[in-house]
Amino acid sequence: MSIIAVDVSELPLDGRLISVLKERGVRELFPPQVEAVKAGIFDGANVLLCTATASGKSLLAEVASVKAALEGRMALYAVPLKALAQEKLLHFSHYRSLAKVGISTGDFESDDRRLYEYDVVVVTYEKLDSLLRHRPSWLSSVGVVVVDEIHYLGDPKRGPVLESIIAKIRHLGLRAQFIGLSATVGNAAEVAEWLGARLVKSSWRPVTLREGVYYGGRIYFPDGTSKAVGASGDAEVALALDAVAGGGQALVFTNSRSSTVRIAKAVAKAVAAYPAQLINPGEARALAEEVLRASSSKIIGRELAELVARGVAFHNAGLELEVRRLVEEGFRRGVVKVVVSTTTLAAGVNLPARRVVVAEYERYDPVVGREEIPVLEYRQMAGRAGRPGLDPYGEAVIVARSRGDVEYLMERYVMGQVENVRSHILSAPNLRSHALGAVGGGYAKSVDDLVDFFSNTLGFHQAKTPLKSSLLRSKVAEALDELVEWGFLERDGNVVYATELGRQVARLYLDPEVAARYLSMLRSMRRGSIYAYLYVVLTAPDFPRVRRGKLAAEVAREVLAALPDVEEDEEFEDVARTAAMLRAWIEEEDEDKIYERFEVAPGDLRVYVDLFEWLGNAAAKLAGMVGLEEHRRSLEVLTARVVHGVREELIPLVTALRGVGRVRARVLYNFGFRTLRDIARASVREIASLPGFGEKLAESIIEQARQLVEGNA
Ligand SMILES: Nc1ncnc2c1ncn2[C@@H]1O[C@H](COP(=O)(O)OP(=O)(O)OP(=O)(O)O)[C@@H](O)[C@H]1O
Repeated sequence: MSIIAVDVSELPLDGRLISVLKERGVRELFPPQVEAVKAGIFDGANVLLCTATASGKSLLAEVASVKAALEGRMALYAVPLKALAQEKLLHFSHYRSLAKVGISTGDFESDDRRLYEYDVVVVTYEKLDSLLRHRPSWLSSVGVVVVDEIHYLGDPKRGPVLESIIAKIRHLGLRAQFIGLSATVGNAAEVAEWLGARLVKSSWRPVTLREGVYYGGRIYFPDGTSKAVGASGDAEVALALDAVAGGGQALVFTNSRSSTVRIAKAVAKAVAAYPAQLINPGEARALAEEVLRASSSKIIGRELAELVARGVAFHNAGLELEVRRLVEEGFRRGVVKVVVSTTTLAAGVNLPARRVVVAEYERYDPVVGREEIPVLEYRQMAGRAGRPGLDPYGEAVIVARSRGDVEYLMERYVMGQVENVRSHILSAPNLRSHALGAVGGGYAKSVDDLVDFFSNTLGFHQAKTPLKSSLLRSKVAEALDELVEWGFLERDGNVVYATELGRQVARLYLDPEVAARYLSMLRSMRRGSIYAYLYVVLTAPDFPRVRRGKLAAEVAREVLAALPDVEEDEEFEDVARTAAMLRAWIEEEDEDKIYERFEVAPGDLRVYVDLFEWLGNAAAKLAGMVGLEEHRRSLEVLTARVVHGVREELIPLVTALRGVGRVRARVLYNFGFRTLRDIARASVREIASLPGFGEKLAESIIEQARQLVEGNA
């Protein structure tokens, strides 16, 4: 056991690491951090940290990762979302002088040999699982694995990925320390027991949090007290204004994108009535201009920029990441006083505010209909209240719609217990998918191995029946039958092995059901057509669907003519409409027109493009593996077109040149600069005079083109 210290200088850490901590203003440990040190977080013990938001969990995990690096071992730091991975990478920049930190979030196909060059690698859960399937040689040097936001164990899709990661690490016998982090796990003790980790649980916060329910101009607190809110108007507007008038900032959560815009507008209007000194107009206008520049939709960009200029912003998944980042940064700098965000983004938004307003506790789910948000989500939002070092206290207020609601919300949310995390890995689709991953990655060679593998999951740990092993065995057998039928596995009694195709499906990180569907559709395809290929790839349930608007008859006709087995059900319409949207994108239709016509937003389009890059390429690979060469080539070209939003002839330009996107590539092409050679021969004046180009860009792309042409010569 190490020396237990509160002063960071006394920690059992390399002096250089202690210096970095001090530079960051960390001199003494917070109480939950002391507990974590006692639990052995710096001595290699497995630890599950379930402590409040901003209580310093991430800091400890970062330090443990860098400590491993200084001792010559690698650290893997897993987060649930790509956007969070970027944010985490920024956090690690504090330790730049001590550890080389990299990021790996996409491209499931690669085994990322180059990652060996890094000391710490920030990954998404899926990427980590995919890396474990590839088993790169550097795995043996991993000394620490951190899983941030570990309550995702209860998520139907991401949870099984996490369980599978743990099962693989156990199977490999990696001598790696495991650190799990979350502010919201109901059954933390159960999860810790399963992980074989010491539990550090605490509700201590660096800034006191007051939680209450708002109704009729007052905030009611659980201790029976209440206070009046100075401002009037709609609840969320009044609460936001009141916080701003008191010199604070507010974060308002609501349940739809359109409400984020509507509320932000109402708040901005109300803020205008307040003295101008609340907002710094110069800074706000500068940020507004940046927002406008970064936004690929001029319409949405203008709408947001107008609000930002008045110190208010909306924030939702419809905005592209770059724009969201600008809003977040503006809020952190205090230029933006109020951000109105969707509840589903709560996990992704790491914005502390003096006051958090939960304006809606119900949301609409296309499958389930109206539903109340779980306590876990409420806590994630409430936890954002109170900026350490800046606010005297934080306040989280949930809005009641009637007097009767006040008591209900007090009990359900303010006093409520966070839900237990429950595993989903033993459901048939998850079991199938992770069984193939285990066999394809060499983690199981027999039915017995698979039973062993799944015995290491939380799902098995939580199954209470005395017959659990035999039950698991029969579930595994069912999953195997299907995988064998699809041609991904072969089974000989107890022995199981992956076919070449099955191994590829596992390596591509494809759901076997999706892979089977891709193969069957491609095999039955009568003639290749753009709509048909788009349709095939888009049948993967990972893609959101475009649900609004009329489906053009020609799209439906073309898909049905090419794919004889497709039925014209509701799903068909949605998938075909999504195909029509992407077709408009690759035919180079104006982005704003696409957003308007299909009721999608820039953030959505980026999601489609990202997913298509993975799934379109995966479909192409599968086609190649079963000898469908023409389909393979067509899918490859189509995927490149979707990734860049261009017709085929522009692919060489957009892929080769930095600073040239779909619009500029089209200009170059139309003005006769059709190849890299054409550009390499052009003069700066010629290119600089084209619409959307300037001298600097012209110089840069001519130079790039020359280097590429010379390189190929
Ligand atoms: N002992 C400390 N002294 C001073 N500042 C600290 C200390 N520990 C952490 N901090 C700072 O407090 C802030 C919150 O810490 P951190 O992000 O580690 O918390 P967290 O519990 O991971 O929060 P979240 O749940 O939001 O991820 C950070 O700015 C961090 O640098």
